[in-house]
Amino acid sequence: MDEADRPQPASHHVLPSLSHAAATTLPQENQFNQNLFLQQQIFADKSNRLLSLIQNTKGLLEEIRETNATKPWQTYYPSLQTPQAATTPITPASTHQMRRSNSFHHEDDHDRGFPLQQRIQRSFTTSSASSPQNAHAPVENNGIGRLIPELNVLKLDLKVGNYATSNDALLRGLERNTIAHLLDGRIQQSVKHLDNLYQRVSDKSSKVLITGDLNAGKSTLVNALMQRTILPIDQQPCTSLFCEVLDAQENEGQEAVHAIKDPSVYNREDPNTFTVVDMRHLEKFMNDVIDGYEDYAQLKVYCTDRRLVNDSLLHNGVVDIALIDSPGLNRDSVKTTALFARQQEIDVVVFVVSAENHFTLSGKEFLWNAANEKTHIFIVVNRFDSIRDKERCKRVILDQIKQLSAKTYEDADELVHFVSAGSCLPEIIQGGDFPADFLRLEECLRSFVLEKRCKSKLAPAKVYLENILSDVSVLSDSNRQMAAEELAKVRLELERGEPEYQDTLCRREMVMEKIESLTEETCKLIDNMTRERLINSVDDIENAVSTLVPWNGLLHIWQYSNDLRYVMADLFVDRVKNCETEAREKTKICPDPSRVSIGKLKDELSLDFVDVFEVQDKLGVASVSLGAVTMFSSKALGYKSLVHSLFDITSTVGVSNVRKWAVPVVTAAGLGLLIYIAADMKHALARKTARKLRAHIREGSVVHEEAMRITKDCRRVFKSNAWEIQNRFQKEIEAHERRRAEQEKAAKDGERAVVYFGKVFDKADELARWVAAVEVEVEERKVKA
Ligand SMILES: Nc1nc2c(ncn2[C@@H]2O[C@H](COP(=O)(O)OP(=O)(O)OP(=O)(O)O)[C@@H](O)[C@H]2O)c(=O)[nH]1
Repeated sequence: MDEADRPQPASHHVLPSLSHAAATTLPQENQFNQNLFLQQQIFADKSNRLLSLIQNTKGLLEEIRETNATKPWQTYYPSLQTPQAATTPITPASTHQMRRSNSFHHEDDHDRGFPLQQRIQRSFTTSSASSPQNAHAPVENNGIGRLIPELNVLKLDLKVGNYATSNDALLRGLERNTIAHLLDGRIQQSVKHLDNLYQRVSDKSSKVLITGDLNAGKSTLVNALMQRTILPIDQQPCTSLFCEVLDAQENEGQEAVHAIKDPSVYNREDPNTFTVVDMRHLEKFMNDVIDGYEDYAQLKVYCTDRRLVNDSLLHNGVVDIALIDSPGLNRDSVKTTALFARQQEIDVVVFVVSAENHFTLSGKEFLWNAANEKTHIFIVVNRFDSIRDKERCKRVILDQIKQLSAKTYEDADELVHFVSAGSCLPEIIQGGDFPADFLRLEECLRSFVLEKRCKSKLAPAKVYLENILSDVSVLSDSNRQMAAEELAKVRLELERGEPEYQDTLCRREMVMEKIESLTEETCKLIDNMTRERLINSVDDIENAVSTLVPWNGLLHIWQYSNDLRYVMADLFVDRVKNCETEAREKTKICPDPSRVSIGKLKDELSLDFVDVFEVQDKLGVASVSLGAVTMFSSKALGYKSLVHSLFDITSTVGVSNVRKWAVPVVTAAGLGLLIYIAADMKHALARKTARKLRAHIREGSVVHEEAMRITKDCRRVFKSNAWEIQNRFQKEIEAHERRRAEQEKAAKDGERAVVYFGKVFDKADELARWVAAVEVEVEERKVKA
């Protein structure tokens, strides 16, 4: 990063003005003050850099939240547990150990110089192997074959006192968007916390929180440090609200106690925001609060410390310090929660533990919570006078500290003190010498708060920034990898889907063409078959009728003729049906009813008398039959035929001869004709009817219509089948196209996500480098023994 690109502090972050305490001592131009002034300058520079980094980190988190809410890619929360780890019940100790072992601020100092990317890489490859502590869970498999460091600040902790079910198992039971929502909540909290850190780093005073279990001796310690009895001390729980002890200089030199109901609106110059309490009646006031007669949240106790700046903690000449005595941790859950919340504005934690009771569960929980930003805790093991086996007590307590705060344990010489504050109260000392262990405690605390002010004031902000930026890197890196994997998967699916899609299109074209040609072929076949069969059916029909229609003699000729017509028509309709059956077998059609009906066809085949007696075609003298024929019936002999016969006979024989031989000839001819008629009538009628049928079939439209009807039905069936097949193809193609559109969208989202998370990762990495460059460790100064 160029110098110009380096995160710049907001314009109002000018060099913080010197503290009230420093300002009042500067005029004495001695070496001590010059050093202090120099320290202030360095501190101001580091503060400004951290303030700028806090703002930039906050901006990054807000951008992630915004993206999470608007972009299609919801931030994925990496799963942390291997199946094996998931089955192991998680205890608070192991959770804590896991978290601490994964935090970058617990890495070797050697690691601090590396950018996040390398540090993550290092944690993937080395940490689990190098440290037995880390072997448990420095990184975990997220179930997709990738190792991911555990989150610190953004970790979603769903456990509510039930350690049998692991947090990860609980997380796995949630929907992805529910997790994204929870994560958004964590990021939001983190943004708020950054605001608090910002306030804290901007604030030129330092706040020292004195906390610990009930009756551990917190108030006693404050009084001993102040060498004044300011706060009430009792075996009964007596501190029920936060008591902030400040230098009276901050209240224009006036000693006073301000009882505050709403600390957020407190203004020392506005009496409406507090109630003044007489310092002598503080104990009674505190009891009233405990008994519920008064409802206050905080006390500000301004008091004068007449000791020299070199000895006094409050009146130290470097920084304005507030000692905050707090209610006992195990007093009640509401107060405990409030205490945790206040940690955000606390620079130094002095944890008072009773040598008799060691660390209780609430004390341990407090320290686990504090570990997110406070690596070093000042621990006062009080009431040491009541312990007989002092060495064993030290060993046990130091062992506990080792588990709870590794960094504190490392500096135990300076940070852990075994004292009896109760024997250092002014009324006990009465002007005598203070015990050496308490003097050393005072010296170390002064050193911790003042000389290591950079560390105590800025380190929490730096540690928090490191943790949150590490979390952002882990999140963005795992999301980038997830997005890249999903993108590759989608691209592969798209690539694989394309030939399948093209194949479906080709298959559709081929099948539809095939159906088309099959339809045409089959229809043509059926059409030809129908026409041919119907046209050729007449011969069969003519042959068939001779056996089907009985001849009952001439007297029943009309009945015979009718039967002939009926049977022929019936046979023809049968032939049509045969054609239908064949077509059905070929196409599974169910044709419309045939328009050829027996009745109608029968009428078409009706014969008149001339049709019946086709003798003139056979004989040239057929007209001789006229007389005989007339015998049969007047119905059989029409007027036209009669005249026709007479004319034929007269013209052939001549009028004179007719009289001579007419009778015998006519008789003989008549007889002959009758015999002939009798013999051939049956066949003549059949032939004639068949001829009519043939003429009807050939000249009429019946065959054409039937063939058309049957093929039309065939075509309809084919079309309906073809439509169904096409429909199936269409559905398949549409499903393909829908899938492809979704995949294309997923690919675009994936591409955007890869770029976006890459940018977030780079930005977090860059910010982390700048955070690492803010050196908050001050040179170690050997405290005099
Ligand atoms: N033996 C012994 N008793 C002590 C010592 N310090 C404090 N005590 C006693 O412990 C009791 C509690 O002391 P406090 O200072 O009120 O303890 P605290 O932690 O402020 O208590 P709360 O504010 O109620 O949580 C008092 O009776 C003190 O006299 C010590 O060093 N040795």
